[in-house]
Formats: sequence, structure tokens, C-alpha cells
Amino acid sequence: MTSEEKVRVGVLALQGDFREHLAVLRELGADAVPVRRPEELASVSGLVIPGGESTVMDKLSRTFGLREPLLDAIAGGLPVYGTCAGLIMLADRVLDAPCGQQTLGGLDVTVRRNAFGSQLDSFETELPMPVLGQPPVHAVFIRAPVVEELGERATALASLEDGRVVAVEQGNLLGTSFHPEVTGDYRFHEYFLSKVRAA
Ligand SMILES: NC(=O)CC[C@H](N)C(=O)O
Repeated sequence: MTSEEKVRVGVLALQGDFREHLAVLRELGADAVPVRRPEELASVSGLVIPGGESTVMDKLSRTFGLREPLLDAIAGGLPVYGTCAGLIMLADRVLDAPCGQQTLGGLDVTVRRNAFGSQLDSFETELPMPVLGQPPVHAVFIRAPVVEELGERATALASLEDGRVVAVEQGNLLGTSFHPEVTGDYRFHEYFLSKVRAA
């Protein structure tokens, strides 16, 4: 697919801030559609899993009959970008998850939910991200997870000053602890769309 063609991408729209991602992706020229049903998932060339509440998203993915199709899509190489709760959904291992919470997996990482505790529930910082160049990304963290353990197959794209990893890539999968959809800096979504076009 050439970069001029309008690429069709989905945003998992079971719960969370899917509308913000749809708006960003449309602004970047993509044909962005909400995904709530297996047929809708089958029609897209890439998928964003938004922020929200991963425990609820987990339950709803099963209620909507999307869990198995999502697992198949990830295993089949669909480019998927998970932000915050979406990163948790893509993680192979989760700490501080309530009993019974399941993820989709795919990213060889261990994430800790709500890693910043109550005082730093939400914060913003300038985050150097070499893959996006200059300037650093203005990153907004909202009850965010961190990557506590990076498996061999995953690569860190950004870390906090204390070394904790907050953005990862592995093949067609991308994950960020923070929310680029709320800052007006769309470079990370552009990076995701370039992966979709190249897939
Ligand atoms: N902003 C977010 O997506 C928060 C994630 C939420 N704490 C969870 O565990 O799913």
C-alpha cells in the first residue's frame, strides 16, 4: 500500500477514550472506524486499543465475542497500538491485576497496573523518544502502567528519567503507558500508521 492510499484502521470501542483516537487518526487522513464486532475487526488493517480500564475492557471483549478474534488478529501480525489500558491488554504478564483479569498478550513485557500510586496518579513530563526525533514528546500519564520487565523480544522506545520503560515495540505491536491522543502531538499515531502502511 502506498502512503497516498487511505488506510482503514480501527479503534477498539468497547470502553475508554476511543473517540479521541478516532479523531486523531482521521485528522491524519486515515479511514478510522470504531471496532465492537468481529466483522469490524476483520475489515481493518490496524487497530488501536485505547486507554480506559483494562479489567472492564477484558470482560467486554469476551461479552462482545471479540477476545478470540483479537487473539487471532494479533497472532496473524495485525499492527496494534495499545495506550495505557491498551498496553496492559497487549502485555504478556501483568502485576497488580485483580484475580481473573486476562490480557490478550503479544508484547513480551511485564507491566504493573497503576504503577504511580495515588500521589502521582496523573502527571505530565517531557519524554525523549529517539524514534520520533526532536522535540521530546509531551507525555500525559493517567493512572498509568509501567513496563517493569522487558522481555528479550520487546524493545524500549522511551523511558522515564528513573529508567522505567513507558513505550515499547515488538514486531507489529506498539504500546505506550501515556496518552498521545490528548496532547495534540500526533507523531506517535503517525509512527503507528507508517507501520500499518508497511505491513
Ligand atoms: N488511563 C488508563 O488507561 C488507566 C489504565 C487503568 N489504570 C487500568 O488498569 O486499566
